[in-house]
Amino acid sequence: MKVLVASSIAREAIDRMRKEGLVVDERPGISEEELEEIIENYDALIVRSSPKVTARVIERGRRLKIIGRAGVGVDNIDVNAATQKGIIVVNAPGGNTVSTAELAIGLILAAARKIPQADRSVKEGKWERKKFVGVELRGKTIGVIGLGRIGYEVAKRAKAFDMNVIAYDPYISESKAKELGVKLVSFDELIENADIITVHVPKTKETENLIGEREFERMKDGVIVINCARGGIINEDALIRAIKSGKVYAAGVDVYSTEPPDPNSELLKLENVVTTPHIGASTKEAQTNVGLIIAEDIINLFHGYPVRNAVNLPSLSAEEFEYLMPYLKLAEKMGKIAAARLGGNFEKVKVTYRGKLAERDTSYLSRALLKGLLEYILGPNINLVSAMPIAKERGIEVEESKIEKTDSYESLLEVNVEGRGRSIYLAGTSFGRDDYRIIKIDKYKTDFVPKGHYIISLHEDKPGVIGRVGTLFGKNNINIAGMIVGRYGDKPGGIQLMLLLVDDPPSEEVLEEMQKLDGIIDAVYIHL
Ligand SMILES: NC(=O)C1=CN([C@@H]2O[C@H](COP(=O)(O)OP(=O)(O)OC[C@H]3O[C@@H](n4cnc5c(N)ncnc54)[C@H](O)[C@@H]3O)[C@@H](O)[C@H]2O)C=CC1
Ligand SMILES: O=C(O)C(=O)COP(=O)(O)O
Repeated sequence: MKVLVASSIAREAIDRMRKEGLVVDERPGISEEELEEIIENYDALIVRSSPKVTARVIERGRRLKIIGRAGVGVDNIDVNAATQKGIIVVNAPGGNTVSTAELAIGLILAAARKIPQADRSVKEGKWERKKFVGVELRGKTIGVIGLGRIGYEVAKRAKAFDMNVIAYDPYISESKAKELGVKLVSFDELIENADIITVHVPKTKETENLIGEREFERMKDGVIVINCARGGIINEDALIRAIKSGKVYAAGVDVYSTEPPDPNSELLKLENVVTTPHIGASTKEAQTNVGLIIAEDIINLFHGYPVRNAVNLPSLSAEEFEYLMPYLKLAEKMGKIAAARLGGNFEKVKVTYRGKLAERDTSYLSRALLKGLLEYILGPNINLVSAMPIAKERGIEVEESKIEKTDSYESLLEVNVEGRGRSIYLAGTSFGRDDYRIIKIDKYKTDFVPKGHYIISLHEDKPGVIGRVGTLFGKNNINIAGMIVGRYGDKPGGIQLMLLLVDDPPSEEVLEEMQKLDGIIDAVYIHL
């Protein structure tokens, strides 16, 4: 797997990937044009807030499987274009939270006490004590817009400064705010009542120009405004006007509509604007964190494991990831078995999650199942991102249900796949990370770990059939490592299911010979 690192990321992250056997090329500072030129050679791309990963880059990335954002905001990546192509986009939530919150607090203090301006003045040999009279934070109301990871940490620190904290975030629970003693208010209430306003929302269509002319007009006189989130969330022209009119006492700005900003921009010339060059995440700690988080997910994908922090897939907590991991493998393998047994004909997929599994986010498992099914007909380029849209495109009906009650297992995954008048039922469970088992195929009890070369066949329950199979494989020098024969009920006769675990895959000729043996009804080979 070849990884292109197109921004400067922590050395530890590069070393970690190389140690796992990944080929890592470092090209920090690469232009968008150069990126378009060379992306076709890579399976993975890592960026920070630049360069832009456009639809064109994605289109040209013929081998691209994953884009890693060593940070949080993914507004420089065309996530929709990536999803359409089945490319996973991962980021590093949490890795730079504290660093960015600390910078926001730093900018608040710098703006309130004019620290950078005072520094400049002293260094110029002046002693202007009257000029640098500021305002205290104690007792002031701070309005946090976006009480997510960074907003929460800013709120916590603001409390330590004896500030009254109000917040606006329509997607956060009342209890999360309460645990900090933060009052959730409406957007207008926040705008009208805060002495300091700080934004910590992602840049989306909804948040672009969230604070413009109208909002500045309604703010308290002498308000301090901080933007450590993204340029354009606070409209820059409106901010310049509000500063010039005296409405805004001071502003702290780390991010800009275009980066780097035009050196002639009026914003940079205003005395009471404290500026930094998008350094919210620029600490040793944050960079190590985000670099390693991204490296881990690239490595996960390399080893065929699901990723932790996909932006275009549901996110999972570490605990949930651990619990679901064996079921992900199980679901994918069940898909493979079903597709092989049905000869690639499937139109309807029914999944039932029973027991503890029913309480989990199972959307990953349904995707894994579809991945296994679709791979049989479309080859290995299906992944957890593309599986669902491709299934929809092909008119495959997917039905999911959850039943919390189970009889004998903590969790049970049941799958029913139908196509061209045939169907197959599979049930499986897990007893640990690598101990996942298929316990039933159709009406037959099985209990096996689906790993290795398997031949799954149906045969007549009569003497000699199994012996003939053994002779055939022996004659062809294929060692049978394990065998499960499932009888339905306890009476002899009828049709039996046979699972053969072999050390080497059988050739087509051997498989055909097996299919023709007296008593054998059908036989398919599957590498699981
Ligand atoms: N200056 C810098 O170097 C850095 C900037 N950032 C920026 O900060 C943003 C926030 O980062 P995190 O706190 O880690 O993300 P997060 O996802 O934990 O928090 C974002 C919060 O915004 C809320 N939100 C979304 N839309 C909203 C709306 N229309 N109105 C109000 N609230 C809304 C969400 O509910 C969520 O609670 C990132 O998206 C990124 O753009 C992040 C890290 C470093
Ligand atoms: O993580 C984020 O969203 C950031 O804005 C940090 O950007 P950077 O990785 O420092 O270019």
